Amino acid sequence: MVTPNQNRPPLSLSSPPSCSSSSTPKKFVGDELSVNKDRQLGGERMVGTPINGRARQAFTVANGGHDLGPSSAPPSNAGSDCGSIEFSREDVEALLNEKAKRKDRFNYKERCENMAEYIKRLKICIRWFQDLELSYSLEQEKLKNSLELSQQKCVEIEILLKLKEAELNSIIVEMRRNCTSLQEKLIKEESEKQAAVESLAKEREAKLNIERSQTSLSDDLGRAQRELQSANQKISSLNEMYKRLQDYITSLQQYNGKLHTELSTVEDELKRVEKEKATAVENLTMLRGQLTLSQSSQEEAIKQKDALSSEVGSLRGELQQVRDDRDRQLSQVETLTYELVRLKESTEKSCSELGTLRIKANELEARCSMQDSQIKTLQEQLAVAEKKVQVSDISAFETRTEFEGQQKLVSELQRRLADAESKLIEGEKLRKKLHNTILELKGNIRVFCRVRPSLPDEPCNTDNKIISYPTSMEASGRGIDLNQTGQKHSFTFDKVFAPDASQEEVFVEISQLVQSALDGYKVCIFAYGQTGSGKTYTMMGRPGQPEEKGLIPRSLQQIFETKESLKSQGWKYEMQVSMLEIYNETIRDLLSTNRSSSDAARTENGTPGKQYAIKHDANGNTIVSDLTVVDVQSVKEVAFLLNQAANSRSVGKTQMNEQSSRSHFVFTLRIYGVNESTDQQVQGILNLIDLAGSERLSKSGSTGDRLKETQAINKSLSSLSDVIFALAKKEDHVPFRNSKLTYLLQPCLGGDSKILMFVNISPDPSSVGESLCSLRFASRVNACEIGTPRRQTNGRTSDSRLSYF
Ligand SMILES: Nc1ncnc2c1ncn2[C@@H]1O[C@H](COP(=O)(O)OP(=O)(O)OP(=O)(O)O)[C@@H](O)[C@H]1O
Repeated sequence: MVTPNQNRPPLSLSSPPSCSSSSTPKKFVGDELSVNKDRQLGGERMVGTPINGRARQAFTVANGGHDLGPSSAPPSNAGSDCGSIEFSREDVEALLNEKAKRKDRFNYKERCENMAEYIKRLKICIRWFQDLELSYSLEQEKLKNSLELSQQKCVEIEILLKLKEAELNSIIVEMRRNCTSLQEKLIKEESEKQAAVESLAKEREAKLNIERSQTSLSDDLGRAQRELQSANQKISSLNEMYKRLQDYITSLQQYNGKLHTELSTVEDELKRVEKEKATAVENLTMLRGQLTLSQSSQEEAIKQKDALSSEVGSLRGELQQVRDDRDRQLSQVETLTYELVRLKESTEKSCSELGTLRIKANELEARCSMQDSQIKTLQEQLAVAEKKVQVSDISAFETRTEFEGQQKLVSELQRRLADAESKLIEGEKLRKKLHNTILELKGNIRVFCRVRPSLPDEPCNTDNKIISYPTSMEASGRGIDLNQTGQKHSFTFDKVFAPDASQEEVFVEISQLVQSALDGYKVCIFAYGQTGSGKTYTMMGRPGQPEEKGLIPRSLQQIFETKESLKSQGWKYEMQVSMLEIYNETIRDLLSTNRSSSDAARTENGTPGKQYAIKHDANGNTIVSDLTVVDVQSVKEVAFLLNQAANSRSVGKTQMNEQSSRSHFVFTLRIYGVNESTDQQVQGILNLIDLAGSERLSKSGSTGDRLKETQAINKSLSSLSDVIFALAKKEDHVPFRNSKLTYLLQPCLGGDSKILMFVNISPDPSSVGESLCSLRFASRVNACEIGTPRRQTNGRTSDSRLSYF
């Protein structure tokens, strides 16, 4: 980036021959640059008017000490330092005229020639400056464009990141919801599957039981069939036996008949024998007579009779035997008959058993067929259950694959989220870098203008509107026009807030600056303006109205929120708060518990109260002796302290000054951060300052103590502007010590801090003069470049209980 200073050609403006060579081209360049910038910003035209220290002082005194506008008085050293390049063309011409009129002892002709030569050179110089001015305006245009581009890019990146984050968050929420429903579905499916598997196992068990009972029934049936077969065999064998016995009985009956016929034959024979015996006896008798004769014959007959008796005995034995045989046969027949009867009975029993067995078999068959049908039903159920299991397996598989897909998607989304988060971090880094680059480009002093709305007790005359806002693309949101008795004064700032701008809208614009205090920068935010213009409203807000909270509570809320969110990145912060006010060049500790008594003593008997000495150490830190510094951990604690300070101020108000605006209020938050994972250390400071009202003496019409107050305020505000302009001009001596305020803020006003000034404006037509002064001052501040903000990354000093600024 090319800065105007780098483009500036070497200035070789020589003095006229008779002039001293003590003039410094450097000063001239600086003054001219200031003039050009003022002209660019639409402020007062100041071409050729030197803005050196002396002239400004003279002007300051004439305008109540703080208005640093152009002086109409000619330079007092014109006669003695006519060769100085601090003179404008008009000055030189006036001088020449004056000199020509006086006709003193000098050779005017020669001097006139020299002057003409000098004027020629000046004309060249003016042309060169015009060129330079053109190139500056072009360069500035370029810078503005690049700035706008960077800002746009920054905003676009932020919007994109926010959109992306929101989109990803919604996708993740959706995916998580899907995931949960899928997991629930999976659990349901798995429980259903479990139930199906259990019912399948039960059915399998039932099938096995049935099969087991079927087998046992089949065994029973086989056994019964075998028993039936054996019974049938027994029946057939019994039938055969019966037949055989029948045959045997028949044969025995035949034998008995035979024996009966034989017996009758034997009986007939016996009869015949008996007859023969009788015949023989007769014969015997005859024979006995024949006895003798016959004895022999008798003996013979006896012999015959014995033979016959023995024959009868054998026949009788034979008969007995036959009879025994017959009896035996008869008993055998009886036994066989009995057996036959028994067999018949057993056959009948077997038949009935067979019937029972057949019934049983039928029953068994029926049961078997029933069980078959049951088995078939069970098999069908089993097939259905198996199908179900298959379906649930498939659906479980599908669910699992879907779940895995979802998990992959979730991990992909998480990866993308992590990417987005890292991009976000990168974007955040880029944003910080761009923000710092923007600040570097703009210079580290930025000026915001805020116009408060008309108050109820103020006249609301729409015809007499003193403030308007340009609508051109370039000046929209940044320009403000002030109408003073028909004359329009145009100003441009980094941002202009119209009366309808809310506290939130204002805070959004400074939130990045507040954030950089946590990043280790020194940040200073001032509210400048006349009494009643809205400085306290801007800084503190309206008490008891949370939506109208001012920049101080909002900044602290953001700082503590960011502190919490940075914990995850390893950052730990310690913070200390101090609050003071500067009244009539005296410091008052607003957090001191015994402050009121000491201050009261001062006001009552006129003796000075506690003196707070300001010191700066070698590290560029400021120490205010005896000032109360409080370690804070939360917004609540700071809110409590702010309340305490407000009470102290109101006590002071009644005791010392009627209006709190007659003192400068300085809130300081010192931030010390350590990142244990990266060993980084940062030390930032946030100063939020509600300056005293900037009325001119003429307007305030003060006398006595009020006059003293106003003079003190003007002195410190004038010192503040002197310091800022001296820093902008990179002067060797910067008058920090000229007031308590500037001396206190020295480290934060130095080149390496970030400064933002709010210029608060009242829309009241009666305040137009004050508004114009404020706008002019702010416009000059806005044109300043006092350095590049630098991050404080050094370690902590040993005494952390001191007050740092
Ligand atoms: N932007 C705004 N919106 C609404 N009311 C406002 C706004 N700015 C200021 N006011 C009101 O204007 C009045 C004066 O404001 P404030 O006290 O903040 O001015 P000031 O410049 O701080 O004055 P002092 O220096 O006396 O404190 C208050 O009643 C305040 O509520």
